[in-house]
Amino acid sequence: MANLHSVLPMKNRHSVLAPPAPGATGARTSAVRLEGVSKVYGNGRGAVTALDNISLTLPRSTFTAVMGPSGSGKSTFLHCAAGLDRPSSGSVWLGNTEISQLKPKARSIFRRDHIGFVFQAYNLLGALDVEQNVTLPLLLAGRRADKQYLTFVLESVGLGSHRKRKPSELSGGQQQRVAIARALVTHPDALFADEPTGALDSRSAKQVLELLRRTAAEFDQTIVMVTHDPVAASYADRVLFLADGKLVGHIDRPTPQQIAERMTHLGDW
Ligand SMILES: Nc1ncnc2c1ncn2[C@@H]1O[C@H](COP(=O)(O)OP(=O)(O)OP(=O)(O)O)[C@@H](O)[C@H]1O
Repeated sequence: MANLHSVLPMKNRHSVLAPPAPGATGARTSAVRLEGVSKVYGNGRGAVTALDNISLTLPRSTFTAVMGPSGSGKSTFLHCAAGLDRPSSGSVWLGNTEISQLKPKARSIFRRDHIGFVFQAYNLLGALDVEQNVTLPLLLAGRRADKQYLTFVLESVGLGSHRKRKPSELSGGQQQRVAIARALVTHPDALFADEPTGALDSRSAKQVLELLRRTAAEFDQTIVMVTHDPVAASYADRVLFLADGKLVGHIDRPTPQQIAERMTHLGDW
């Protein structure tokens, strides 16, 4: 991959390169922080505690996978951490911004400008070509695409020669790489992925996961991925385990076998 800093648009360079401000307490190194986050759906006797007092810090430029049995709170965690939903209590920080305090409109603008999403469904627009799909978030934010950076992103995801193709002319793995390029083009503070390889064959899944891993290190990108798949999770720097809405442990640099073993102890998955 080419040197990121040489092609990053000027306005983004300081966010990657600037040293911490004097007196800063880890603000530049923690991308995502949850403090005592709980989420309760419904009330009274029908209330469900989907997240139960979660506190954690995800450092910048790291790739974290979140696993847990069905119903353990993974999707709820992703939605709260990414500002798609508000916790019932506790706070969620992205860099220096407490996103859990923002009103829905401000939260939606913040998400647009600072957070990237990749889902199992690629959500590409069929009438637009690869380049137009990738630059759509910039267009919606009223920003212009930096040609050099766009080329860098497209080449990094292996689609430099497919810029004018429509999604229907691409494989599933290529379409997911367009979705990743679209998420990266705004150089978000964090990228959240929900089962990004769920619809892919194992070869395409491997390419996408290797891309995510490279992206964390070389794009200075913080990535959080929810998955059911121990092989997918093994690409992450750290795997977090949820059970009954609680954070019950983690493994650093895990093997798929270690992950599967831990999951087996946590219940049905
Ligand atoms: N909108 C909702 N209203 C009520 N309960 C909900 C709602 N969304 C989720 N839940 C409940 O919250 C708990 C956590 O759900 P969540 O979808 O976060 O789990 P998950 O780990 O992502 O599950 P899965 O692996 O099956 O997708 C579950 O008990 C679920 O039934």
